[in-house]
Amino acid sequence: MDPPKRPGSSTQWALRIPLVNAVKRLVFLTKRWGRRQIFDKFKGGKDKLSSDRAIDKISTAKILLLGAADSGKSTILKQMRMKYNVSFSSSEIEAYRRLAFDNVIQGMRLLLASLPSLGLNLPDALRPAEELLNAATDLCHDAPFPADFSDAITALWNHSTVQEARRRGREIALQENLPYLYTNLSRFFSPSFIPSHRDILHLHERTVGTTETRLIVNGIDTLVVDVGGAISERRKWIDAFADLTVIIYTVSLTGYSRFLVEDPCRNQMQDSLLIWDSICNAGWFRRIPIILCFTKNDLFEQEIQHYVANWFPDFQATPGDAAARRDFFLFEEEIQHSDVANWFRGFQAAPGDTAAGRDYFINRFLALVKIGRRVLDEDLYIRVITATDADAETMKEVLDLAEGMYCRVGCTSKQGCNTEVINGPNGLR
Ligand SMILES: Nc1nc2c(ncn2[C@@H]2O[C@H](COP(=O)(O)OP(=O)(O)OP(=O)(O)O)[C@@H](O)[C@H]2O)c(=O)[nH]1
Ligand SMILES: [Mg+2]
Repeated sequence: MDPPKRPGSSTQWALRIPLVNAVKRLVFLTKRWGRRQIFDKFKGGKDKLSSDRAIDKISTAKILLLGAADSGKSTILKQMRMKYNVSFSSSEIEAYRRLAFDNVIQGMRLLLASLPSLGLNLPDALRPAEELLNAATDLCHDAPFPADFSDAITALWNHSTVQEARRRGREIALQENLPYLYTNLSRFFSPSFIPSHRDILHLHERTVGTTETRLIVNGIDTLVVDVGGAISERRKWIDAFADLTVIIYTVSLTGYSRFLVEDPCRNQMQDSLLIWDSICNAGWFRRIPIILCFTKNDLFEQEIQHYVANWFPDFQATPGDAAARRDFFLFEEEIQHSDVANWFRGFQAAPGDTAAGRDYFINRFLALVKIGRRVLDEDLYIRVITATDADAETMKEVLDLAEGMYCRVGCTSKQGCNTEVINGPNGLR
């Protein structure tokens, strides 16, 4: 029996298939071109908020801080409070002082607890210091840091075994603020210690649930919502999705070599890419501008130097000595891959090339954006920042950008900014 006849002649079909393929290719190229445009604008410093951006007159705004755990959401919230002169109340400062003690103790406890799994042994001479630490309790209200802990922690921190564990901190999801805390230890243990803004930016407490902070910026009532990034917290995010004006999505640049606290098999950067995939293309956020904010640039740059020395003990240059690093690698012919490439196979650049590393991750995130479906390119902004540096221009830019998204209309002077906190950071006890 003859096969059923298709409508149209066979010549028409022969033409139609290449035509469909050509259209598909065109769509693919257009999307790739769209992503390239966003990247090029960012690299050329041209992705500023356009002055003719049409914004309806609004009286309220809502900024949502989204991202995986430890990616710097709460740190950006603290920066916002500082920018808009929301002073920290005395009870908040006291809570941060006690949090500093907690961070100092918990960090060292984690280091000591991880020694056996890292194949390291603490010398017997340091056992009393370890016992003292294990017996530590929370700091009481207004009580100074107990003086005997200072010597114990200093002795532990300076010991080569503990330093080795610190260098391998990514294997044990070690908090990244320890070098800052322990270099400032003598100041923390002074009886008159009051945490400075810089200290507050470096302190860490996991956000549980959602915190809401209200800012009145140029007459616009602005709600800043900060969510917890841990896996168990993410199911609560949906409550914060209504009526958004801007999303700031944070990604920790150091996450490429680190694992999640809750899941030692899941890479932080991969986890962040997964969340981003669902956020950036979600119908909910179709018309919501997003600032894709890569944090911890300072640590990213330092880390690559440390890794070189970790893996190659004969590399003897001061951290940051890029020329020495380059020369070293020129002679290490067997090294075909860079630090980033150890974790992300698609990365191909010279070892220790931080600029290439940053661009690589930016492009990985951009590759997930479905151009045309989600955004016009003016709805997506990319920034690389050190969130703990209040003076950095890039940090200021992120805050200005977020403000500019909704504050353009009727915004004449910045002096009208006024602020009030509804629910402070949940870290305050
Ligand atoms: N050096 C440095 N530290 C940073 C930077 N951004 C954040 N941190 C530190 O990283 C730690 C975690 O930052 P948070 O802002 O608490 O992270 P988060 O995203 O709110 O984390 P969760 O509340 O658990 O979701 C804190 O100790 C911060 O000081 C950065 O750009 N540079
Ligand atoms: Mg937080």
